[in-house]
Order: sequence, then structure tokens, then C-alpha cells
Amino acid sequence: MGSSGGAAARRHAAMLGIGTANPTGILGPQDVFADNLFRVTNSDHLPELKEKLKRICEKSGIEKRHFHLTEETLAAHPELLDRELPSLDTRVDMTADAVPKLAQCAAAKAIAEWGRPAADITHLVFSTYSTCQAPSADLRLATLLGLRATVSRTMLSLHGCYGGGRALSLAKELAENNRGARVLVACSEMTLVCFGAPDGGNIVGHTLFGDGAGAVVVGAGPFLDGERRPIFEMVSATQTTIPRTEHALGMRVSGGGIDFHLAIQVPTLVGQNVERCLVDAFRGIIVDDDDAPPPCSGNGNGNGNARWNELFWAVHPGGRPILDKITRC
Ligand SMILES: CC(C)(COP(=O)(O)OP(=O)(O)OC[C@H]1O[C@@H](n2cnc3c(N)ncnc32)[C@H](O)[C@@H]1OP(=O)(O)O)[C@@H](O)C(=O)NCCC(=O)NCCSC(=O)/C=C/c1ccc(O)cc1
Repeated sequence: MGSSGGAAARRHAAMLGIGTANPTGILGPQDVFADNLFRVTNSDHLPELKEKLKRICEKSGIEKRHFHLTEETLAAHPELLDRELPSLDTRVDMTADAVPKLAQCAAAKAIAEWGRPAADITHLVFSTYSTCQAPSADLRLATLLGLRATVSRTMLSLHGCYGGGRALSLAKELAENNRGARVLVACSEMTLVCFGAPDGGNIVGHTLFGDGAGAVVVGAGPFLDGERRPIFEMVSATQTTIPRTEHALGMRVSGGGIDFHLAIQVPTLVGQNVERCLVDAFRGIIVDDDDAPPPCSGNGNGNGNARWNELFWAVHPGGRPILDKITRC
């Protein structure tokens, strides 16, 4: 991704409007999150676990997170606290409306910034792991926004934290290969689909994740009357899977909601591989001559990243230690 610019902006897809939205509830700020969580989940009989959650909250680098779930909802639905009780129906019912509505808030802002009517959207890509039913969240969002009946919809489910990246990559392909296409990308997530009373398995998720939605309008030139100047040009989109790491991150739908696990090795795996991924992604883009050396020769001691800092690029953070490992590569 790079900032927009003249001739290149007419070739590559670009972001034409961006919006975000969060629910208003918070169980925080982070320094009192453990006290609040253990109180509302009736878990104060587990003081060692609470102390561990406090330790992890302090190390998370996060100040506050937003949640759709409220104390009142938890009191009315004890099945959300006990993983042994069936709660999938409750979770699916709660998210069916809430997830597309949160996406609508973000999308309305993106469309307003884009400057054209919602009916000019030709494609919709919706990513979420927070709801699972058909008709799915993309159709509900299209209805809420008044998109045209012919809008071409794609639903990405259970991609977890990389759903946003895949959705943007797909939007770039659609915009560059369909003249005049204007693609609305929407991602909307709610942790209530995996929320439970704290235990040894979900404690890191409890400290890191929150609820929110993001939306972007993507299009390639020629640009239309009323469209704002492109915000970011989408120069390149790639995906790389580190071999033999299928065990590191996972989600599984169960009667008690979605279970997920994050292996303790994730930050190290990211740190060991991010530079190789970047070199591959930018080869031939930043460095026109294929035989030229890659733009960075990081040596693991923090001295090799000078040229990366001359670019604008962003990683999905996934937690403070992941950012630390990338900074040091
Ligand atoms: C804030 C943490 C948890 C701790 O900070 P630290 O600097 O590593 O501190 P410590 O090394 O002192 O660890 C503190 C405690 O946390 C424990 N810990 C440290 N990582 C772990 C660990 N993955 N497990 C379980 N104990 C641990 C660690 O064992 C230790 O326990 P204790 O000795 O009893 O205090 C930090 O390690 C951290 O942010 N880790 C998470 C990195 C990570 O995997 N991020 C997720 C990337 S993927 C993503 O964003 C979304 C995925 C997703 C997937 C499914 C969904 O449904 C939705 C989303």
C-alpha cells in the first residue's frame, strides 16, 4: 500500500473512503478490566487466574476496548458464561442483527467520505467470524444501506484476524478487473461469539480482543464526479502462509460458541518470517530491477530496517509482542 499519486493512481485500485465504528460499551479501561470481568462472570473464586489476567493486561499495551455485550445481557443469559451449557443459538441470534448493523455504521461513514450515493456500489465483500447463518450478513448490510439489487456480494467467513487483508485484496482484484467497479469492503466482529467466563484457555483472548467494524470503498480510475481524491493507492496485495504452522491459530464452532486458540509461539513466528514476506511482496514494485538486492537486509539486531521505514506499510498488530518482533527484524 502507498500514498496516492498521479498516473499510478489510475492503474491501481485505491481506497476512496474509510469508516470505522465501535459499540459504546466498555468493560474497562484495561487497568480495571480484570476486576470487572471477574465480577460480571462470577469468577472471583479464582484469584490466581485473576492475578494472571491482570499481569497480561499490563503487558498488553492496550488502554481500552469496546464491547457489544453488556452486564445486563450477561445477567439475562447465564449460558454465555458456562461453556458446558449450549449457547450457540443465543450467540447466533444476538449477532445476526448486531454484526451487520455495526458494519452499517462504519460503511455509512466510508460512503460519505467517498462522496457518491450508496446505490453506486457495484460489489460488496463482507468478512466476519462473528456470525454464521444464511441469508448472511452481507445481504443484511446491502439491505440496510440500500445497495442496488444487482450488487455482487461475497462473504468471507471464519478467516479470523486476516479477514480484513483478504477482503481488501479481493476488492483490489475486483476493482482493477471490472471497469467502473466500486467495491464496498466491510469487516465487523463481536467477541460475544466466543465470550465465556475466564479459564486457562481463553485468558489471552480476553485481554486482547474487542468489538468493532471497519469499511472501505475501493475503486480504480477513471474517477467519477464527486469522488474524493484517493486516500491510499493499493499497489500490491499478497498472502504468504508459513509452512507447518497450522497448529498456531485456530477457531472451532461448538455448542458453547466459538473456541479459539493462540499458540504462545505466534509472535516469534511472525518476527522470524515477516521480513521474507515483505521482500517477496515488494520485489519488482519498490525495486524495479529484478536482479537488484531486496530493499531491506535486516540482520535481527535492529540495524537493517532503515529502508522499510521510508515506506508506508502496516501490519495487523495482533498484540504488543508481535509489533515488538517486527520492529526488531
Ligand atoms: C500480552 C501477552 C499475552 C503477554 O505479554 P508478554 O510480553 O509476552 O509477557 P510474558 O512473556 O511475561 O507473558 C505473560 C503471561 O502470558 C502468558 N502467555 C503469553 N502468550 C500466551 C499464549 N499465547 N497463550 C497462553 N498464555 C500466554 C505467559 O505464559 C505468561 O504467563 P505467566 O508466566 O503465568 O505470567 C502477549 O504475549 C500477547 O499479546 N500475546 C498474543 C500474541 C498473539 O498470538 N496475538 C494474536 C494474533 S492473531 C489475532 O490477532 C486474532 C486471532 C483471532 C483468532 C480467533 C478469533 O476468534 C479471533 C481472533
